[in-house]
Amino acid sequence: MKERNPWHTPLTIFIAVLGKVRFSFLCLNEINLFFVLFCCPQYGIVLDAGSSHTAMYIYEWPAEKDNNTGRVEQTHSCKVKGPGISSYASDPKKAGQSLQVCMKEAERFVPSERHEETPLYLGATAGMRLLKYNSTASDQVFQAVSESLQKSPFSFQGARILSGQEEGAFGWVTVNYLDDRLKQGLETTGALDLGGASTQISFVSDAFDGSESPNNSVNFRLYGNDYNLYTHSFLCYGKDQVLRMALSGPGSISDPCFHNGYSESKNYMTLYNSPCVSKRKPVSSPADFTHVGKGNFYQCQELVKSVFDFTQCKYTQCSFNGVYQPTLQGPFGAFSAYYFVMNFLNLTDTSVPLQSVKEALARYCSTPWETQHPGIKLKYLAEYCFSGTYILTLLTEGYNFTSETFSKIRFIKQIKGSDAGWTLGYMLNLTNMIPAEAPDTPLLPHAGYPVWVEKGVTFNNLALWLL
Ligand SMILES: O=c1[nH]cnc2c1ncn2[C@@H]1O[C@H](COP(=O)(O)OP(=O)(O)O)[C@@H](O)[C@H]1O
Ligand SMILES: [Ca+2]
Repeated sequence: MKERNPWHTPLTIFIAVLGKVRFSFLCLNEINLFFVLFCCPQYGIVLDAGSSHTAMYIYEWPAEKDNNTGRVEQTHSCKVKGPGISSYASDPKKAGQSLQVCMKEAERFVPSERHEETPLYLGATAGMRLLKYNSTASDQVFQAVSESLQKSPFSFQGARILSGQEEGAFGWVTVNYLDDRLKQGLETTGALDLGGASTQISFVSDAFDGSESPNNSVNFRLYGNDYNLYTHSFLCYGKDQVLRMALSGPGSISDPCFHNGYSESKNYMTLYNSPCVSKRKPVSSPADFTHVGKGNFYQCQELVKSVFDFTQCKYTQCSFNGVYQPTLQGPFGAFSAYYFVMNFLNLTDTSVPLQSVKEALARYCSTPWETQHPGIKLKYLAEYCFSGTYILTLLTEGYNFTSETFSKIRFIKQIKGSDAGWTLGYMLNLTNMIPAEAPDTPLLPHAGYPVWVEKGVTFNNLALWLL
């Protein structure tokens, strides 16, 4: 009798078929995994419409939201030529046009098949907050930038002003997301952001539960951890507006914050053309004045101190201008103009004692203007003595950093290739990229949605604010 092929018994056929099916499932899973990890990344674009200029950031992440790792990365940035959008109040159309070069660049950096589904956001900060005092002008600027962005092939999600709280909180989220602190529930890093028209301080403090000053409290749950963040934004305390305040004070024509030998004719109208200083305008003043430098750090520090009000505080403790601030806690990341200025002055190394940092700045301020290098953008060059002095004064006198806590500040521009700033945190929130709960397993889609709580109200997505 012919021996039966053992492979042909019904049972073995069944096992063989099952094996094939399992094999193809395995293949499908692997193909899936391959696509998830290597194919077709997704993109998001955020325009940071700051008071001094606008910058565009392109972010990229794997097609499937990977809820277990900080995987959103900045892949490109573009600096818009010209001033911030709030400077176009008298010619709003130009605000829209100014964005076009960077938007064309974005079309090249995001693959065309992804254009349509790529969200595009514009967030404006303190420049537009100040322009909002004149609501018609601010509406016209928003109208013009929105029309311009609607013409792009991306999915434009709207242009709006961020509140100071959002600006501070999203900057904090960015820093801690990029440092991988959130998903691991590690001690968080505070965020210090210095702009041209406002400045933000945000940190978690055990001594703060929000009850003493609810306006400074933002609560959220991220990756299964609850955070109660202290945040405050000081409008008019960005470095460009503080310079105006310092210049409009008494004795400012002969200015200790500018190098000896510096002399420039300036216009009074331009100086007082901001709600931050308009009340300081003298009743009668000449059209122009000569701004003369005398390069003295210690006198400059006194002048800068005069823009802070330390006389009133209705809480247990305050930073300045009667604003509550809990005791500083943990490490801090200081970015934006903090970084530009301290980096230019070679003062980013905070292992150097604070006293030595001050002495180095005092030496810099006393160098004659003529010896300063030509070739660097003149506007910034003249202002570094002032800006450095303002930064040290704000940190020590304003926020109460001591020589000990100063060493816990890191001056940073980028973390792992992405710029520190509010834009990444803003996009992570609007795209639901950070889950409220810790994911059960890696690569499990939609493990949860962020729950942001502000002033005791829980809501499921700050994007709702846009509606
Ligand atoms: O290279 C630089 N050196 C010094 N300051 C810089 C440099 N680049 C940008 N800045 C400053 O950084 C600040 C950025 O502020 P931004 O335009 O974001 O205002 P906002 O955040 O108050 O709306 C401005 O004061 C600008 O002058
Ligand atoms: Ca800014």
